[in-house]
Amino acid sequence: MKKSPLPLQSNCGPQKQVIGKEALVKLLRWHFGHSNFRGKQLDAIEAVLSGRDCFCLMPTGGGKSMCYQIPALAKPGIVLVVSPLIALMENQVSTLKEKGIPAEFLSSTQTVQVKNKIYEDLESGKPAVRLLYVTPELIATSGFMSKLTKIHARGLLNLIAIDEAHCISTWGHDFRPSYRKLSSLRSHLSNIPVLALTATAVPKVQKDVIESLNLQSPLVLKSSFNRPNIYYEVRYKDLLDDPYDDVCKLLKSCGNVCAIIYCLERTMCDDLAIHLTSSGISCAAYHAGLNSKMRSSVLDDWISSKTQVVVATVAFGKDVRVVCHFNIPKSMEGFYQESGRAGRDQLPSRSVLYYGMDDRRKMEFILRNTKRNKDDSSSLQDKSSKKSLDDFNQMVEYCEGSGCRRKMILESFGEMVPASLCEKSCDVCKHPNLVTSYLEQLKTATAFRQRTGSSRIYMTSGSSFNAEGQMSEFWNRDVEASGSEEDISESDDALDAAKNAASSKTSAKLKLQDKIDMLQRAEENYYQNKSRDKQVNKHDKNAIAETLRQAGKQRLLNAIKQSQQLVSDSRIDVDKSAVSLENECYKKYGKSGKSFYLSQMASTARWLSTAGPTELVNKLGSSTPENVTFTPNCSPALSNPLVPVSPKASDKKIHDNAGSEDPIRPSVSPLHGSASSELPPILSFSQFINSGKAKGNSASVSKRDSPDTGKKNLEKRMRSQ
Ligand SMILES: Nc1ncnc2c1ncn2[C@@H]1O[C@H](COP(=O)(O)OP(=O)(O)OP(=O)(O)O)[C@@H](O)[C@H]1O
Ligand SMILES: [Mg+2]
Repeated sequence: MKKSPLPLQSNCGPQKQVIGKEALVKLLRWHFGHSNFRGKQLDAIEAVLSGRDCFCLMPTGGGKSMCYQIPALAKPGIVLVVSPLIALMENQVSTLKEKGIPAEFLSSTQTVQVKNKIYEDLESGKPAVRLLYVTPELIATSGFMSKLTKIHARGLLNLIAIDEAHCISTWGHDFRPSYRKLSSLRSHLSNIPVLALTATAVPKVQKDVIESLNLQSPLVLKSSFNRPNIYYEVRYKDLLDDPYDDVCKLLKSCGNVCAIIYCLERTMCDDLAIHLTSSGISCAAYHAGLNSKMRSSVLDDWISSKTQVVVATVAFGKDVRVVCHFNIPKSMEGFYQESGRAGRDQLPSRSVLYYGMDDRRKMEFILRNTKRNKDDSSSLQDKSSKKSLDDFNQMVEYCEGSGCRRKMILESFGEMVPASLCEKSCDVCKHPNLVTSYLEQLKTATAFRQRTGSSRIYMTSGSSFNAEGQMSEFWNRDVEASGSEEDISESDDALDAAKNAASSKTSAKLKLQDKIDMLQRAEENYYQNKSRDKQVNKHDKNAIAETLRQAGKQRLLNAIKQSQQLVSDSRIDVDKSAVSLENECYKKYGKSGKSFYLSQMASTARWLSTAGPTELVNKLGSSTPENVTFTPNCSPALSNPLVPVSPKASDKKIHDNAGSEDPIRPSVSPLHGSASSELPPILSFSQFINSGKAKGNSASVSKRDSPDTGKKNLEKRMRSQ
């Protein structure tokens, strides 16, 4: 039912008004169907309606949005909401529209026509819109600021709400430099109350936010951070036969519920999504490496419950029952925020964190090398790195400690509570003996690994860096989208961290060389261990199951369909192309093991999502003449003459074997000119480093660093597997 707003007062603007509690409750019931305000909601609403600035600290799912949505309905005019994520804005706006509340958002994802319509309404003198959601990046533009100033001059701006305000603070876990520029709002739009909202309870964040936004004697409201409806649990990857399989079982055991799985990196997201799909779970990956169309389609499918599970590196807005962290988060704040996506409707929900020693070491490595700000002095860098490590240690304690998980979370936010508060709603309180036994086993396993020196932490990494300070994913270095505007609103923390680590000016050149050497050694060890393991272990865990291949085909099919929509070219036979592309991946890397195969699949899917129409038709078009070649520009990696291409000799061997074994290989491939239309090449770490060096100094490519050497290394590896 479309409900009209219930304007209680006809005047608007910064005038102070007294709107009674009863009238506000009436608005809450009428528009949202909630019987009463929760926690500190009413205090916040009354404060801003009276013209006072307010800093509101409420847990995730506490109902912060209501603190600016009710004021938007209480008087005519506009409430401006600054929000960091396009997906969250879209989600909130569509929910409000469903309730008949006029709300809009402005972002790079909209068409010019849609944007113009919103601007027309804003300039009409009597705007219909009540809530306008924008990104901090838009506020920073002079064009938008002058529009806002006009609206303000007409007395139509009632309130500025800064959602997820911790993004302003360098102490907040989601720091976004553009949020800093919001201080200009105060100077340009005087007398408009500002409401800052966050679920981050670090005292430094609060101080930083209040100072940065120049809040004037704000009312500071704080609520308890306890989320009684969330059951907290840690699972130990090192004690599980197959963590992927365990996630599948967990999701299946929870029934057909919505879930988010957070991963550290995009490659991990893609790989896990393939595994889950192959196990029959409807699932999609969501990360900043996908183009905006693909992301909206994932979001749409999820909102309409076509997809049950989303595997993401970034925040994803929707109420869910289960939140898994497949890699340990870097801080308790981040973990609390993300796990808090579960049960925002107050119904029983679960948070499951998969803790692995490799992940721990990898994150420690990243944090030790993270650069906070390129202008910071080295002592600041050291402090920042120490702070990150301290924050991370809290997470490690959460996983390795034998105390109540809930108590640990709350105490990390300075809330002292008795363990009895948990009421057996964490694994430690519910199964204390079991958790103790797991922790003992974990200690034994860790000690064993330390003794035998087995570690593959660098190889499980999806990220690496080169001598120039460029950063990319391990296997897919050239297929990442460059910083488009949509990406501004999303960050891939781990990748950023590693990027920062790589570009740190403070780390001496020698130090960087040491790290690169260390990583190369780690890589060599990995391959040596791998071939040794293979000899010892007859049953090759790395073998690619048919179900995995089917899931891969399905994934490529979806990716081609999406791209085909853009191209709308009937010459592309979607089914044949998917089979053929998968076949090509399998032929190249099927014998090299799962990781290679999955990386190639991920790389191919990404190429599909970023390729232009001509490239797609050249590669996939079934009516394309045989002699049309796949231009090197199709895959940026191919266009780089310094990047070694896949070794032909070993390829041939694999191709021949795979070809004869593969019954589903189509007799006529839609991939024309296959000799020239190769898939994005997979680079080994050394090759990647070498190509970076070569790029920076093509004149002095050393013998050791030459692409030829990399090629030989890859061949050697292929043979050893
Ligand atoms: N007074 C209320 N009574 C009942 N439910 C409420 C009330 N206020 C808000 N809610 C519901 O609580 C849920 C969470 O609200 P909201 O999204 O505003 O939380 P939040 O504090 O902004 O969380 P986050 O930190 O995740 O953004 C929503 O489903 C909302 O409808
Ligand atoms: Mg919110």
